[in-house]
Amino acid sequence: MDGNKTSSAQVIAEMIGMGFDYTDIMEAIKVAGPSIPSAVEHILNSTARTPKLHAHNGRKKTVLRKQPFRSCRQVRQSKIFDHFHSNDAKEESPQMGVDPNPIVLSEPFEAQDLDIAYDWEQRVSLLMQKHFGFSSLKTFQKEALSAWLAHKDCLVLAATGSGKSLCFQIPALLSGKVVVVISPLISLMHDQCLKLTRHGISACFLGSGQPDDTVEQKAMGGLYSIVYICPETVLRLIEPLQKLAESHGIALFAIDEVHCVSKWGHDFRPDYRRLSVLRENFSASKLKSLKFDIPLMALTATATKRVREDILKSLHMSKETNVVLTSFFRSNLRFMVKHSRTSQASYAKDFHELIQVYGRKQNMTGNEKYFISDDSDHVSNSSDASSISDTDSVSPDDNQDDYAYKDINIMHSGNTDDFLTGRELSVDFLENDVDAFQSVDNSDVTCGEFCVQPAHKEWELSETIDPPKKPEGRLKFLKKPLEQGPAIIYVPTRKETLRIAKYLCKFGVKAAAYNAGLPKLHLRRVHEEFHENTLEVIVATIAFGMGIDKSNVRRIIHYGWPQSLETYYQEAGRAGRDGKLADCILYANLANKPSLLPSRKSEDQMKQAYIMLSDCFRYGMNTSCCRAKILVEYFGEDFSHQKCLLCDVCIDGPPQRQNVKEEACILLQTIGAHNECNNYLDCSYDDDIHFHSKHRGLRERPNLQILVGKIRQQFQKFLTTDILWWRGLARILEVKGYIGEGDDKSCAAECAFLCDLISSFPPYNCRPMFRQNTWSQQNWDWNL
Ligand SMILES: Nc1ncnc2c1ncn2[C@@H]1O[C@H](COP(=O)(O)OP(=O)(O)OP(=O)(O)O)[C@@H](O)[C@H]1O
Ligand SMILES: [Mg+2]
Repeated sequence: MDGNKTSSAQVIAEMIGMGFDYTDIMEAIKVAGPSIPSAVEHILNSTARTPKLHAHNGRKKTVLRKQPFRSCRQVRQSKIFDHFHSNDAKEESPQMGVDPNPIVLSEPFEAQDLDIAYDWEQRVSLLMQKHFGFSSLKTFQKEALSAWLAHKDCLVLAATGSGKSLCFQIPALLSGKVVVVISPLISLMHDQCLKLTRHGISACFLGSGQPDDTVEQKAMGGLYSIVYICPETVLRLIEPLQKLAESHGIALFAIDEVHCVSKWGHDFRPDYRRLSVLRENFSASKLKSLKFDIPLMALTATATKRVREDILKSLHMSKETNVVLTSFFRSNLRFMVKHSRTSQASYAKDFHELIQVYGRKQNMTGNEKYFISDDSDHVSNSSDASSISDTDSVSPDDNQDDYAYKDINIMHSGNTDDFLTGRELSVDFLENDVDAFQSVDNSDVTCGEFCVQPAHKEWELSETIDPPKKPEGRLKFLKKPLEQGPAIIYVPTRKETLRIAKYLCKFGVKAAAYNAGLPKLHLRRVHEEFHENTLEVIVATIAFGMGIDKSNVRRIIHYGWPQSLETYYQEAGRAGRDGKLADCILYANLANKPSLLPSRKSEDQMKQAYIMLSDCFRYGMNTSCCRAKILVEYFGEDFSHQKCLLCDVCIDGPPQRQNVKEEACILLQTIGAHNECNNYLDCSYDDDIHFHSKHRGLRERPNLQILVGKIRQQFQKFLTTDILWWRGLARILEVKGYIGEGDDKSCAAECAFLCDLISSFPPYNCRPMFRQNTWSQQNWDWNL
C-alpha cells in the first residue's frame, strides 16, 4: 500500500477516535496535510473562528464527540440506521482489557438520511484501519454486514481463515450496542477476546471457564462491546440478556462454528440445537421495545448442504435469511495422502522430514523444558533414529515451580508421584482415551491471561499474501520452499499425542502434547507458547483446533484417519492463514478401512458417522482426482478450477489405466456365488467396517478378505495380488453402483441385475475413485 495513503488513513482513524467529524478531518488534511497536530490545530482554529453547522446533504448533522456511558439508554431499534448510533465508552475490563479510544462515529442517523448507505463502508474502513490495521472489507464480509444493516438473519459459509469473525465484530463497533457471540470452546473464546483486547475492543467471555464472577454482571450491564458465551450459558442467561437488549441494546447474536447445531455435522453439540431460544426470546413480538427481531448471524467453514438446511431450521432463522456463500477453496494448501501403518514402528520413516526441519539435537543444552523423555524406547528402526544415543536426549526440566512441565516429566519418567488424583499419570493411564466435543467443561482450557511475549526470532511474521490463481503463477508458487513456522500433528487418541510428542522431543524438536485429559495449566501453557512461536510442533487430538487463528502454521499432519472430511478440512484450515504455501498431509493406513472412535451417538448419528468415515476413506484412496476439488465439492461447491495444481494427485498425475474387466467380473461373480449359496439376494459385501457390532451377526455378507482369498485359490494368476488392489477395484464397482458395501446405505442391487451387468461390463480403469457425498451419480467422475 502507498505510504502516504496509509498515514492519511491512520490520521483519520486517530482523529475519529478523538471525536472529530469525518468531513472536518478530510478538510483539515487537505489544508494542513496528513499530520495529526496540524489537522487538529486547523479544525480547532477554524471552529474558534467560525462556529459552523456540519451540513450534510442539506441536513443538520451533530458534531462528533465522545459520549458518557449511559447505562439505561432507551433501546432504539426502529430504523435500519439506528445501527449507527454512537458507541458508548466501555468501562475498563479487568479481565479482557478495554477499548482505550472508543470511536464515536456520529449521532444516530435520521431514517430519511439516505446517505447512510453511501458511506457505511467508508466508516467500516476507518474502524478497521484503526483497530485491525487493514481497511478493505472482503466481498462476503460486505454481504454479511449488509444483511445485518437490513435487520436480516444471515448464514455465512466461508473458508477457514477467510475472516468470518470480522462480520460480527464490526457491528459492535458501528452500532455501540453489544454483540453476543455464541462459541463452542472456551479456548476459542479466550483466543478471540485476547485478540480483540489487543486491538482496543472491549470483550469478555462467559461460561464455566470464566474465573471472575463479576464479569457476567458487567457484561449484562453492557460494559463490553463483544460478549462471548458458550451455548449452555446462553440458555441460563436469557432473562439478563433480554434486559440488556431493552436497556443497552443487542446489535446481533452471532453463532460461530454453527455446524455444531447439526447432528449431520462433525461436531454436534446438543446445546447448540437449543439456540432456537434466541429467535423466540429476542423477537419484536416478545420484547415490545424492539421493532425488529435481533438478527442472527450464523457462521461456519464446514457445512454440507444438508447441514446448512438443518442449521436454518434448527435455529428458526427467518425465511429471508441471506445465505452468504464463498468458495471453500484454500488455494495455498498443498494436500497430500501418504500410506502409513501409523504405528510406533512408522514414526522414524514418517517423521524423518519433520525432524530434519525442526530437530536440533546438536544444539540441545539439557536445560530445555519440552516434553522430553529420559527413557530410550522405539528409536531403533531407522538410520536416523539409530544414530541417536541416550545422551542425545535432554533431561527433564527440574524446575519444580513449573507445574505443567513437571506433570509431563512425571508422565514420561514413570515417577509414581501423582500430582492430581493419587493415581500414576502415565501414558497407560490415558490409553485409548479419545477426545470428543462433549461439553465445554470437560474438553476445554480454563482461562487465564496470556502475556504478550516477543515472537520466535526466526519466525517473525510478515504480511499476509494472496496466493496466485493462474497456472504459471501457481507452478512457481509450488516450487518455493515452505517458509518457517510451526506444525500441528492431529492424532486420534490422547495416548498418541504423548507418544509422538515424546518421540519428537528426543530429536530436539520443541514439541508438546495437547489433549483434553491433560492438566489445564499445561494446555494453557501450550496454547500460549504456540501463539508466541516458542513451540514448533503440537501433537493434538481434536481438542485443539476449531477457530484457532495463527497465521504462520506451515504444516498440518493428520496421523491416522480423521472421522470426517469436515473435521479434516476444519483442522487442515489451521494451515497457511497468511496465504503462503502450507502442507496438509494425511498419513493413513490405506490397507485398512478406518474405524469409528467410541462416542455416545444415537443409531441415526452412527449411520451418518459411518458415511462420513467412508467418505474420508475414499478421499484417502483417491488417486485420480485433485484433492482440493474433492474437498470443496464435498461441501457442495462447484470447483471451477478443476485442479489445484498443488496436491499430490495434481503433481504426480493419476496412475496408468488398466483394463480390469476380467478382474471385475471375477469379483462380481464371486460375490454373487457367495450370496447365492447363502440365499442372499443382493450383491453387497463387507469390508471389515461396522458402525454397530450387533449388525455383524445379522449379516452373511462375504467379507472382502474372504472373497479375495477365494479368488486367489481359484485363479493362480491372482495368487500374489494385494488386498489393497482388490479394495480399489471394489471401490470402483461400488461407485458405479454394481455392488454395495455391507452397511445400511442401501446401495445393494439384486442378483438378476448383477448377471446382466456382468455380461455388459465395460473395460473400466483401475483407479480407486472417490464418491461424492451427494450420492448423485451425475456428480461422479467416471474417469473412463
Ligand atoms: N478484510 C480483511 N482484510 C485482511 N485481513 C483480514 C480481513 N478480515 C479478516 N482478516 C484476517 O483474517 C484472519 C482470519 O480471520 P478469522 O479468524 O476471522 O477467520 P475465520 O474465517 O473465522 O476462520 P475459521 O473458520 O478457521 O474460524 C485474521 O487474522 C484476520 O485479521
Ligand atoms: Mg472463526
